Amino acid sequence: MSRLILVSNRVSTPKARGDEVSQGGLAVALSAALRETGGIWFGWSGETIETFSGEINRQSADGVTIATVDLEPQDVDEYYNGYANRTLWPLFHYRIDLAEFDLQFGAGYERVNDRFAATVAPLIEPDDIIWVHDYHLIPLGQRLRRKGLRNPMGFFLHIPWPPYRLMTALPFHRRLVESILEYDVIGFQTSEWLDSFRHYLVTEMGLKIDGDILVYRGRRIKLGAYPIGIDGAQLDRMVTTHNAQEAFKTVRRSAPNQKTVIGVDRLDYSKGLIERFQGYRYFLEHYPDWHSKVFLLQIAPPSRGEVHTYEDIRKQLDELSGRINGAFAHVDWVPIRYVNQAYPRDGLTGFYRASDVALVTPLRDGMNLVAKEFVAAQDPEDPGVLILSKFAGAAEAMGRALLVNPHSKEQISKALERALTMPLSERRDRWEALNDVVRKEDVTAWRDTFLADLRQAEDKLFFATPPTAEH
Ligand SMILES: O=P(O)(O)OC[C@H]1O[C@H](O[C@H]2O[C@H](CO)[C@@H](O)[C@H](O)[C@H]2O)[C@H](O)[C@@H](O)[C@@H]1O
Ligand SMILES: O=c1ccn([C@@H]2O[C@H](COP(=O)(O)OP(=O)(O)O)[C@@H](O)[C@H]2O)c(=O)[nH]1
Repeated sequence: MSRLILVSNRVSTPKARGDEVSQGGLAVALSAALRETGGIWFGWSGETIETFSGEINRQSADGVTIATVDLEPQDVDEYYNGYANRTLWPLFHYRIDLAEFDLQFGAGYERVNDRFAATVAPLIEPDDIIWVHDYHLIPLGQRLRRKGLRNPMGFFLHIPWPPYRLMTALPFHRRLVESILEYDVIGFQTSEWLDSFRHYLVTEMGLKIDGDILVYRGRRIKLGAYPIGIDGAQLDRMVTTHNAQEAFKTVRRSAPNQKTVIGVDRLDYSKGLIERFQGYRYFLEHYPDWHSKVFLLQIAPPSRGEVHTYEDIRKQLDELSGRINGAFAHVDWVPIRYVNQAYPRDGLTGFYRASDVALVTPLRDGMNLVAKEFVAAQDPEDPGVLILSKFAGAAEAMGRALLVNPHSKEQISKALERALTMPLSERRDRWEALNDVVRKEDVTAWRDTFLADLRQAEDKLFFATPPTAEH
């Protein structure tokens, strides 16, 4: 089978390989795919260098090479902090009010994509298949094609694709979309994001799509929804670890007569933390009987701290959590435990299992793996209840959660009351349905379905003129 070449902004380091705590399910699944065929995972080292050299840091084991490059500080500012996280991230999460349109960011984004292409191209052999990940690297396929690479190339977007009219607010949007059309398979998390993409192609570019195949400039491109999931077996192992059990006991011992509502999110405005706290405050105001009987454990590790909108949200949350605690706390009860610290994944599973309710209320989210991890970590005999935003990609298949509009404090508050008083039989019934989805639509299914489609491109099935018998 042909080798796999993975390209993403962040890569999983060999140090972490086999180390379940530091590797997410995504990294484990992708590393496993790489080990099956041999291959390379290429990306940014996370380090900077004064002048870009293209020198590759390589670590190889089990037929897999992890190859990274250092970027210049200006690259990181313009590509990662700039175009990726100040332009595309807010726009693709429907926050045009936060999106910054700066030509320098666009230039830096294209420069880094050129640098990635120039560095990785010499490592690629003609029989390899290439899988590029996420919004940082949309034009990479096009840059590789310009270097003469004819390999099958797939692209998967981990975040939402915005509605057509929002997309057209991006200066030079067509240039970006035309670059994505150099891939043979283009994948999204949900049918909603896929529909938005198709709408753009049809309305803005006048293209015709036949089922899930777009014919563009003589090439057939497969468009699909591939919902990402978790590694259920890995999670089952983690929940039995010492760390998980300690984390479980810590939560339960710290408040023996209180119910626990948990939130776990990168500190990101897309996660709806302000609205969540406001919903929780509304709940405390309207259901005073719950005072002293429940607390919200919000884990929110800081993220992308060099981007000012992230600093702003952090300040707002510090203030809001302080105000809510100031207004409602007693000597022996604090309604919100707000923790700006990242926890290892095994410990998190213990927190999930110790919790009665999860509040997963992003304003927009490509998928949201925390929702799936919470479900998988529950005790089947006494499962907790998932409250889930209808605007998370995860909601498309997790309709048995309590679905809420995260902008509505009334809905969050009502859902909290319903979850906290839900009879065991209903909790079990809902959990079983959700757990079935989480176990079935797992990370292996996601990876294998995408790669099967990419390998079909390899077999030339996606080309407009298929090879004839004589070929
Ligand atoms: O690399 P960072 O800038 O620190 O950000 C972390 C990752 O955030 C985003 O995650 C997305 O992918 C998840 C898995 O598919 C999905 O569940 C979630 O909804 C998305 O927000 C980002 O897309 C990744 O590239 C980042 O590494
Ligand atoms: O303190 C933390 C908080 C989160 N996570 C992990 O980070 C991932 C977050 O993924 P999700 O899809 O929910 O959102 P993203 O941050 O990728 O937008 C999940 O696997 C969490 O278990 C973690 O390991 N430690």
